[in-house]
Amino acid sequence: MMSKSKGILIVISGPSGAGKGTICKALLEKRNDLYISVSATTRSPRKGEVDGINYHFFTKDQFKEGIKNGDFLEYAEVYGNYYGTPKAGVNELLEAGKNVILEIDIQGALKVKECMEDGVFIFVLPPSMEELKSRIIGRGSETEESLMTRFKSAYQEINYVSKYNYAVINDTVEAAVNKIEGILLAETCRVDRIKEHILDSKEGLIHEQFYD
Ligand SMILES: Nc1nc2c(ncn2[C@@H]2O[C@H](COP(=O)(O)OP(=O)(O)O)[C@@H](O)[C@H]2O)c(=O)[nH]1
Ligand SMILES: Nc1ncnc2c1ncn2[C@@H]1O[C@H](COP(=O)(O)OP(=O)(O)O)[C@@H](O)[C@H]1O
Repeated sequence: MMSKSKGILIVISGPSGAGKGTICKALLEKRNDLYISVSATTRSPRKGEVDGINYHFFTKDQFKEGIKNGDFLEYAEVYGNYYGTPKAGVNELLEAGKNVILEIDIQGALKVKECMEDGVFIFVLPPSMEELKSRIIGRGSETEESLMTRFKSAYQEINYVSKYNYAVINDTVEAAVNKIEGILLAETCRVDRIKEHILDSKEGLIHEQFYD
């Protein structure tokens, strides 16, 4: 009997404005075998954002209650607001063989790396710092002050790329999505991921090759 492989945990992070959100959205539109974990946050919704789709929008008290109850796989304070990955759902999806994406900041990714070693950690980089700045300005979501904070942090954050398994430069969205799909394809072929699966199904594989 073939055993089912566990799903792959894909952690996508990088500095603000690198294009994580845009890339994840395009990836999810292209593929129906990927699931994104919806984070909780205490920041206010931006124009067009929907509660439960983009984020679960929590008050500070609700978030603190969640921390106290151990509801988060990880959480971090980013630019004065809390962000966290709800535990519920992520493990169940992985156990059911589904691939789960976490789009989270660098502090959160490093925490997840401590407890989920077989995750795939992808760092999204802008093509240049100039381009990063103009993309954040172009998004129009930031005040001058928060733009500068995000931009300065980006210089520090880029040093953490060495803690990740893969770096994806977001030149065009399409190329970045293709690179991530390439990473996923390679990860699904990694022997340490599928060893048990191959061994358990050896009879089946031989049967398929020689008798079918
Ligand atoms: N640690 C952690 N970071 C998160 C989570 N959800 C979102 N973030 C990160 O929080 C940061 C701010 O997100 P957001 O307010 O949407 O702004 P933007 O990414 O700059 O557009 C980004 O780096 C997100 O990746 C989460 O559940 N946990
Ligand atoms: N490859 C790209 N080329 C041009 N603009 C991009 C690209 N990727 C993202 N953007 C734009 O850059 C801005 C920041 O992208 P976003 O996905 O919000 O970044 P993040 O989620 O990393 O903060 C958005 O306005 C988005 O439309």
